[in-house]
Amino acid sequence: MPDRLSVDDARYDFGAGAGLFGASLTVAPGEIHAVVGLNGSGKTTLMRAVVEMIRLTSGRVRVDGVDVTSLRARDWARVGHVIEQPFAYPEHTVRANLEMAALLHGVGDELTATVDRALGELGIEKFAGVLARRLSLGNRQRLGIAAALQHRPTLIMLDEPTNALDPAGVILVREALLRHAARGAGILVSSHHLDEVARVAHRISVFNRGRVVGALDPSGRDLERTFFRIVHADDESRTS
Ligand SMILES: Nc1ncnc2c1ncn2[C@@H]1O[C@H](COP(=O)(O)OP(=O)(O)OP(=O)(O)O)[C@@H](O)[C@H]1O
Repeated sequence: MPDRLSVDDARYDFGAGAGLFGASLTVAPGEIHAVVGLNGSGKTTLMRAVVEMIRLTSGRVRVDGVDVTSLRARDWARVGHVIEQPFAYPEHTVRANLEMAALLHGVGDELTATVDRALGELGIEKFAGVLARRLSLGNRQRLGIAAALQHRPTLIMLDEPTNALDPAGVILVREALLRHAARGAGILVSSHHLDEVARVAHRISVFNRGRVVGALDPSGRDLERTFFRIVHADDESRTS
């Protein structure tokens, strides 16, 4: 079976040293692969490139073995993502937002059951009838994640999914990721919370200056120290 995601030597130059400079990584079926890195290291840019929000200057991105430049509209239903801000129509209710997202992702049958399941998975049942613009930051994040997961995509990409979440939300997201990985989805997740990603990730890659420069062992000790050692070694190798 091909990797759910494979990125080979991705390059995109924003100028002033920002962008992607030879980023490569894979996400296997059933794998949770976390990417950690300093602010501005390029984690979000990598995810934006995967969904073609930016078109790479060079390099290759494949989803389930298919080059993203040749994915058809319906193939994108295999992907679920929250990149940067979770998207929601502010003047629609939580339920209506989930219904629209489900329809856009090709959920035809069992729309109500799908949305009910998503509301439960992220613990936002009681907000089903609330306008999205009235949600707290954390509940908006829960809505975005619910919308990204509900159609059971084979590739899931979540950019700092637990940033605004309370401890209960962090646990719900952790359990959801484990459940979706167990059914065979590949999951790419970025985070700044080393201890949190170590609880769920099978692999942790360290991103620096637009590419993967090392790995952390999720069961290892003192992740923070190892993280900084890898980042500083990469910085030094590029300035020397
Ligand atoms: N549209 C843009 N134009 C110019 N530079 C950009 C643009 N988008 C991102 N950048 C720059 O690219 C670099 C990587 O940004 P990116 O958002 O991918 O980092 P990140 O690792 O996700 O950071 P954070 O942890 O803060 O979310 C940053 O220096 C950022 O300022």
